[in-house]
Amino acid sequence: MPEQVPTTCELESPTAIQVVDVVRDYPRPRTSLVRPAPVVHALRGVSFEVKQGERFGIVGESGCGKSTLLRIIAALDRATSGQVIVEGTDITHLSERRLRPLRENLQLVFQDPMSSLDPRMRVRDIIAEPLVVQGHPASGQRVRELLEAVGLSADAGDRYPHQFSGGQRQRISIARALAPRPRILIADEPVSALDVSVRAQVLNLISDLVDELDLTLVFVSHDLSVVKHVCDRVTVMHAGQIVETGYTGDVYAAPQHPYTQRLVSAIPTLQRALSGATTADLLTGPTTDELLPGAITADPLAEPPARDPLAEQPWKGEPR
Ligand SMILES: Nc1ncnc2c1ncn2[C@@H]1O[C@H](COP(=O)(O)OP(=O)(O)OP(=O)(O)O)[C@@H](O)[C@H]1O
Repeated sequence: MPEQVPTTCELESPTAIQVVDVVRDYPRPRTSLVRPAPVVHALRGVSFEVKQGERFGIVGESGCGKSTLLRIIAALDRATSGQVIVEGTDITHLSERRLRPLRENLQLVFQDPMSSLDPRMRVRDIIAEPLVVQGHPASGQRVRELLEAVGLSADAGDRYPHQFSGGQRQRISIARALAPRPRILIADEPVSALDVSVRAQVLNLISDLVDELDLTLVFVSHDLSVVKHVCDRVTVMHAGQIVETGYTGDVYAAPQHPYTQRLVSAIPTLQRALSGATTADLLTGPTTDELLPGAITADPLAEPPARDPLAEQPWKGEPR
């Protein structure tokens, strides 16, 4: 295992997010009068800590529980059992009224900017919305600052979301998330729905803003090569459980769990396919799933399924 020197963040920073043995079961509709209603075990006892100022990645295939976990951390959903502590406050059982002031400190960027931006609102009102909701003044100056921070011109504020490209719409989502000056930014597959040509730009923007604004970042992706570009540490999820957590470089170079080994072993194949590709090329090129459909299967030890040409669509994720 490569040697890893502890970062300043690890040695000195207080904990930003602590997730303790979180379970989330979703009941399914009853299918029989005699048998109990079936249950989806979306999270099966997940625990980890994120330090303040850290960039923490959560990686795993579709359906492993990443979005459920993020929703519980952001208090948009409740755990069946377990505890979530954000900046020292146990949010697990807080009422909506007591959660409201805490929500400013933790903002989310979602996968699909088109479905997360109200098409009837002008961009300046979209960006100001979190401030207005929290009862803060939303000055034109603040909106212009935010547009500039995400690389958009001031007149973008007068337009509507449909007048922008996918990458620009994700910049608007990021500006909106930053409006209340959060300390924690949660990004749920923020580049998966974007054209391959703009993924690296949006990732670099997130990375630069996290540095400049001294944010804690929780970054979710199904693609380990994307997480490697952005995060200091990564946790790997499979079927509602964490199978491995470590420094991203270590997990990438020497994965311990068979499932992580499968994730990583898919990446050199991708690099071979893109022969001579740079990191930037990898980020702007097809994802692992696009190149190797079915390579990351639900069972970490199972063989990849046979190729089905009809099912081989580029992975774009489902808007929620
Ligand atoms: N509201 C719900 N009701 C019932 N089952 C749900 C609900 N939300 C999620 N699930 C189930 O929980 C499991 C985990 O889903 P989740 O969306 O958290 O996974 P994910 O890793 O984020 O996947 P994706 O990347 O596709 O969003 C899946 O089996 C999903 O079908």
